Amino acid sequence: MPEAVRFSLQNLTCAYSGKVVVRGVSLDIPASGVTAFIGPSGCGKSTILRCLNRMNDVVPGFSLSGRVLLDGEDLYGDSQDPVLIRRRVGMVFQRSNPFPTSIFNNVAYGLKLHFKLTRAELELEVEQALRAAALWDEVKDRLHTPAMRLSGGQQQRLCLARALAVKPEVMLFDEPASALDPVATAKVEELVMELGRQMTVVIVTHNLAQASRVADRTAFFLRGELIEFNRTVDLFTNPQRPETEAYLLGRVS
Ligand SMILES: Nc1ncnc2c1ncn2[C@@H]1O[C@H](COP(=O)(O)OP(=O)(O)OP(=O)(O)O)[C@@H](O)[C@H]1O
Repeated sequence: MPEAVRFSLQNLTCAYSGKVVVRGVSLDIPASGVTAFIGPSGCGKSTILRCLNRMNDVVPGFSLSGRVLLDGEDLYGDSQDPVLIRRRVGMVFQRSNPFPTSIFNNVAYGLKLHFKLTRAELELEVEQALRAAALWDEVKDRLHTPAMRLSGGQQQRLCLARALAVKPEVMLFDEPASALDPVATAKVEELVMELGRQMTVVIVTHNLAQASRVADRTAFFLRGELIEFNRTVDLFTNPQRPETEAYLLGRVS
């Protein structure tokens, strides 16, 4: 049976102030598992990722052509509400960006925005989200202290808890561990893999070893074009395109 498709990118082309940085990318991202985007700096990985939840809408000068379908629906159709899309498609960024408020309020924020919950329900949802982000045990006794006092790795997991609290169907990660030490990185990688068993996960990473550890499938981009998309093990061990092989061998940077 063919795999269910979560996102279908159809001839996606993106530009900033008229300068094209993503060219005619067509790609089906499966509903299950982790998909990694790899490629040299500036090849357009983050731009494509941000098209998956309309995060580029707020970037001045950004324009797009082609289509991005989520479960068959055009994400850029007139009837789509970008706020609702960002609830369905959560995102964690390279730099953790907690709100300057308590740990509890960071996670409760989206819940209050999207759902009408009693205080008890809110507390339960916050706890569940913090557990899902493997942070609960470390913060349960100081939920009402400032999020900014957490370590970098804890802040990143808090941002994940904040995103997971509103029950997204998809999680996007943009270089989530690039500012973290190896122990914090390993925790984030474990979470990415765990989430990939429950929902669609897409991760942008510079780190080839990380892609090979966490991703079921990997897409390799070069100068805004999709060069190869395959099961990670196949892409890494038996690349079909000379450009992919050259990149894996460190001949393209
Ligand atoms: N807000 C922006 N305004 C103008 N140009 C941008 C903007 N964001 C990205 N770009 C340009 O678009 C191109 C693709 O950038 P993008 O960040 O998508 O690539 P990337 O592969 O994710 O790179 P990196 O790995 O360095 O983050 C680059 O040339 C970049 O300079």
